[in-house]
Amino acid sequence: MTVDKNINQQKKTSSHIFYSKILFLFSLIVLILAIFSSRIISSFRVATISTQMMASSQYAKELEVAQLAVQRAARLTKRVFHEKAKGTVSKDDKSPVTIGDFGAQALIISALKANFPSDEIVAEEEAAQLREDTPLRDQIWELVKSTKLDDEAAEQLLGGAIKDADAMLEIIDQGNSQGGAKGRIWAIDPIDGTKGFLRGGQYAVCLALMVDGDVKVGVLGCPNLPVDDAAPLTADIGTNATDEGRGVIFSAVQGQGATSRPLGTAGLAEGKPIAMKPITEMSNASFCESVEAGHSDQGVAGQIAQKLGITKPSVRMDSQAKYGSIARGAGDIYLRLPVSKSYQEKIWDHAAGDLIVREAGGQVTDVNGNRLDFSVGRTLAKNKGVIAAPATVHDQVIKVVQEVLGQQ
Ligand SMILES: Nc1ncnc2c1ncn2[C@@H]1O[C@H](COP(=O)(O)O)[C@@H](OP(=O)(O)O)[C@H]1O
Ligand SMILES: [Mg+2]
Ligand SMILES: [Mg+2]
Ligand SMILES: [Mg+2]
Repeated sequence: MTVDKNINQQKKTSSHIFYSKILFLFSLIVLILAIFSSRIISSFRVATISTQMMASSQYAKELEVAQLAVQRAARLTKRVFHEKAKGTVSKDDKSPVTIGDFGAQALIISALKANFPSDEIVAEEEAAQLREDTPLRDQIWELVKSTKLDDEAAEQLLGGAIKDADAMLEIIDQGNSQGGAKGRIWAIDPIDGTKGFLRGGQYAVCLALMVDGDVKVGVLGCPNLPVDDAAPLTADIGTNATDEGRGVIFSAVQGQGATSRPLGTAGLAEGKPIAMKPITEMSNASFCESVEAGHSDQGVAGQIAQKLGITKPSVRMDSQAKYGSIARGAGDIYLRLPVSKSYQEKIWDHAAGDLIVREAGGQVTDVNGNRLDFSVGRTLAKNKGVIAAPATVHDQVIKVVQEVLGQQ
């Protein structure tokens, strides 16, 4: 009896131990799972936060450097603009280039190389002519070495001064990338609208970053456009041409909208968001085109405008100031109709403006309605002409462009 009792007791104790072990193991598993899941959750949260941070600050440094580089280069071009002698020479294709173009290109490339040394650069100008013309080289060097931003920290961010005149020539030639569909490539037009610059009209200092052929950052410095975004669209800058009330920088980062701010603003002053004006009545719309009849077919543009029902005459304006002007709603439509079958538009003439207009609510395509393709080299070899308009009416404009071109 006592033996049976003992056996029962032992059985009870060992099953108790067995269940306690199971319970212990179970608690251990729950604990381990809890620790793991909290880790997973927290690491997920960290990942989410850092993606959000990255999204809000994506290309922030590129934008800051690009704006400051354009601001500094525009200081140089403004000095030349106000001089009678602009040190103009003719390039191989007979188009003009000035000491302002060369100097601005040197300053911009030097700022980019100081911050993004492994990025490639496609720039309009090259130094070959300056290597054979020492007085011209020295004239540019005088300008370059004496053009600085007032803000010492900003000047340091751009890498400070270039060493000497020979270093300046090397720097100008670093804009010789062939472009393409891979990697980070900057496009520079140190003075877009050189003919306008020489005539006392509009011009623009243009800089854009493309990543894998897609424009991510665009900055346009327009020293002769009114600061006021609400000023009427006019290319007339008056005969006394002072800088009073003039000078604007347009910027855009893909997915982050477009802004404008005064060109003279030191550092990173907050930009004001800009947007294209909605077109309610085509008869009230205004369109802009090149001053130079050799750059865009003004006859065909006139027919298109008439067919669209536009009643106002075009505003003829040099340079990518046209893109900036329609992006801030000063004008509505930009028409660039090919003059010759063989001419290929250059990527530096359009990259910044293309992004700024699209980020302001516009659409930019060629005359066939295809988006501009910046991934095929230094030119827009796959496109013909440019049609930029508010996204809501762009299809309607392209339809008319095709009708008019079809009748040619
Ligand atoms: N036949 C042509 N068709 C279209 N654009 C041309 C052209 N010949 C030159 N261009 C480009 O037109 C740009 C000026 O455009 P716009 O007429 O809108 O002001 C010039 O830029 P640069 O002034 O930088 O050389 C140049 O690259
Ligand atoms: Mg140009
Ligand atoms: Mg140019
Ligand atoms: Mg040129």
